[in-house]
Amino acid sequence: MIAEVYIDIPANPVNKPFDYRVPEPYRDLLEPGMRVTVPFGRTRRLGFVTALKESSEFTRLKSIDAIEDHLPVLTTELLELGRWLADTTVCATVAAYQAMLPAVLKADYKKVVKVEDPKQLKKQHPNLAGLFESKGQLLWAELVKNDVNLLTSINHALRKGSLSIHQLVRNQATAKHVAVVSASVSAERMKLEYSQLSDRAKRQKEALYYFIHRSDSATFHPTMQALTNEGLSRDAILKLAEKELLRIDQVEQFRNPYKRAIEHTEPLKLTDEQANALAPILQSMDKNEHRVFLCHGVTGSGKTEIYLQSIQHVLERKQQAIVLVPEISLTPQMVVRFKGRFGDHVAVMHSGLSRGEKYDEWRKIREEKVQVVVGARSAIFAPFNNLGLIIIDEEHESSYKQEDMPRYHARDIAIHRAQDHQCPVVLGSATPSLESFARARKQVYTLLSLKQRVNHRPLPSVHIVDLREEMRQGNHSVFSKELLEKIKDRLQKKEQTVLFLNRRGYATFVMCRSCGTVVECPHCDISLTYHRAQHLLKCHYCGYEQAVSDTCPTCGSDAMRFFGTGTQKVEAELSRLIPEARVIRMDVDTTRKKGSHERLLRQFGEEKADILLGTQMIAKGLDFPKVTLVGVLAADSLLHLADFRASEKTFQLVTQVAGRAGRHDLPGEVVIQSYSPDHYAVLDAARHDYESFYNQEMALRRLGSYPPFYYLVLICLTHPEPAKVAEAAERIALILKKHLSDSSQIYGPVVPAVAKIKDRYRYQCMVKYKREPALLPVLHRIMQHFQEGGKNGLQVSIDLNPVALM
Ligand SMILES: Nc1ncnc2c1ncn2[C@@H]1O[C@H](COP(=O)(O)OP(=O)(O)OP(=O)(O)O)[C@@H](O)[C@H]1O
Ligand SMILES: [Zn+2]
Ligand SMILES: [Zn+2]
Repeated sequence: MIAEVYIDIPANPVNKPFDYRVPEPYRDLLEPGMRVTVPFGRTRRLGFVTALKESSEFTRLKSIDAIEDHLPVLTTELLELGRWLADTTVCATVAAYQAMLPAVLKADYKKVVKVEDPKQLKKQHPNLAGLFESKGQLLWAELVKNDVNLLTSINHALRKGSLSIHQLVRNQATAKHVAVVSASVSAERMKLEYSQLSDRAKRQKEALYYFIHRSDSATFHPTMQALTNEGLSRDAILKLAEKELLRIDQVEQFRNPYKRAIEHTEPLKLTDEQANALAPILQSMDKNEHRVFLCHGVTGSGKTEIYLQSIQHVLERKQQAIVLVPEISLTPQMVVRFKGRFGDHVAVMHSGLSRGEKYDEWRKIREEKVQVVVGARSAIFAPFNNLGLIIIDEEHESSYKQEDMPRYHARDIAIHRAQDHQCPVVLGSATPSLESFARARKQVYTLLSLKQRVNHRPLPSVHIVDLREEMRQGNHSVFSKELLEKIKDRLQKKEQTVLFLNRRGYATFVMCRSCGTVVECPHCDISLTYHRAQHLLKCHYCGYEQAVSDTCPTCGSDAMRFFGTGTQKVEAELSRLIPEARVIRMDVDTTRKKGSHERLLRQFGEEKADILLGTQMIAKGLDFPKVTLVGVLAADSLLHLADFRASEKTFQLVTQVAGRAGRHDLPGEVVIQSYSPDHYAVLDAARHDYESFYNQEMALRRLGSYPPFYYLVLICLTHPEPAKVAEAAERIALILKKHLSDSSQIYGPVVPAVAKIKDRYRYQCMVKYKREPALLPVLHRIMQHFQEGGKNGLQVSIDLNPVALM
């Protein structure tokens, strides 16, 4: 028997399966979708078995070393999905497979250097030999850690054969086990043994007695931990196990990241709008029919309840459901809503879990111990076998697009899988992406509209404040007079305020007031950001940091000053203006520690603070009854990004933030501060008018030939030498022009807004097209021919339907 194996090197030259012989004892065990270790070149690597066959066109095949799984980690469906993904996003098949699995299932490679000929090594490289001492091998990382200059000696020794290099494959997946104790003989037998035990074996008698006097002794199997907690002796239990009166089993245990008890909730009685939206979803399930629904519902219209009740139907049909939620709104509040309704049927997957926890959640899905997964982007690959529904909440969110290989969009994967399973997809949003809404208009998707908040609570009233006017009146604070007054008013009424500051494009930078010099990263073409906590300037692209200095590197004056506003600065200003206000700040700095996100939100929910001040991460999903005021400090900070989606993002963000106010009994109010108060994205968000925004924005997209009228491909090249990257970009543009049809437009090569990142120069080419059958084949060829890899090679990335053009 022969296995086709994809080796886990995501580089293109090996983007094909290799044939391996399957040794006799493995023949009954091996299935496609399992991972194996195989000899590859002079190393051993992990690989995925994608097919089994009787013969190979190649002779002299190597054999598989070991099977790594007892159950395929990739189902037949996922194996096919991976091939499709690799084809349509132009990446290596194995990179697609890796993206589908939790990180622990990827091999952790460690290189070791082995001494092959100690005598020769000692003679030629005594310093090296000294490092090895009596050890036969050292980790590569440890060896070069001592002294990078050793590399030349190591290379020489490798060539002479006195040293050799090996890869260590270590399977990282570890399940957590607990010891469970149970009786292995009848109660009568235990009683007999008890009477025969000498009185000196007091502890053993105690333990035995404990088991004898339980009416359920046949099914009673407490953990060892629980027994010792009761005061029983561990040694005594071990002795009884030796005597085969008790038995101890190691039982696999799932880590439980949500230890808090969650209150069970019952389905709510739906509003008419909700019922009208739910019915066609259920119908489509019952007909086993694939359809895509776009559920466009204003904030607070009760979309989540529709999701919950459609999932309930999935469970009744003994099927499974995937719910995608953007990473930042995967808050404990959100998790509780799903666990509260479906309890242990739910697995949760997000980046806040440890590797072990993620692996456990994944196994619950694979072993069909749960029927629902709620998770961020990659949960779309949940290995369910009988999907009944896929839900994507906040479908407009750009985080559904993965920015590394494979550059997939979760929405595309959802639709592909739902076609396979003949089940519906529900896309939900208060501010759908233009792409999805356009498809709904064309009836490719079915539109479900919820125009009212639940119980006809009004949408909050919105005031726009012109920040230019404030400036003219001499107010240089980040708070307009109006916003400040309203915050004070809420403080008096004991109501709560949410303040939103968009960090991006609004970060703090340092500029010389006398010559205008901005301190930039020496490796990237971008200004450094001031971090107050550590009093350092940092690069947000490469992590470079340097001390803050008062003197200008260009003109030598001491007029270096901070510009812009960060959350810390706003917090400081708040405490100056309203010292009595209790403020909780939520940003990357205050939420870095595990659990801090949850803790801060809980404190705010328990009204331990008056004001919640935060970045993007507070824009979504929050639902607190006492919040009656929302302030957006600078609505247009996104508007001036060099990106065709800038207006759309602004509209979405402002609408979402405003939607946090007045969701319960108290009416809500929103203050939007802006330097461009007349911009349609700001105005339409203030008026809660999605369709007006949609129409305006679509007109502009049509004029600029942007999506959804055209599709885009962005090809980005980087190289340490500007001339090399320019030349390669030129050649790629020529290839595109030669092979693509006249209806496609090719732009570039151009230098993008950020011209250099991590000392690598960047060039871009862009293609706009409507229908282009030649596209994928050409892109695959470009990838194969130009990708050199390595630190000094050319790197090419191809992004179909990019979400950002930076
Ligand atoms: N049928 C119903 N009867 C009573 N209350 C409901 C009903 N449906 C939803 N709610 C409540 O209304 C509030 C808003 O609902 P939900 O959070 O689902 O809205 P949403 O559309 O998802 O909002 P957003 O897009 O702003 O997150 C919640 O507190 C929810 O419990
Ligand atoms: Zn200067
Ligand atoms: Zn940098």
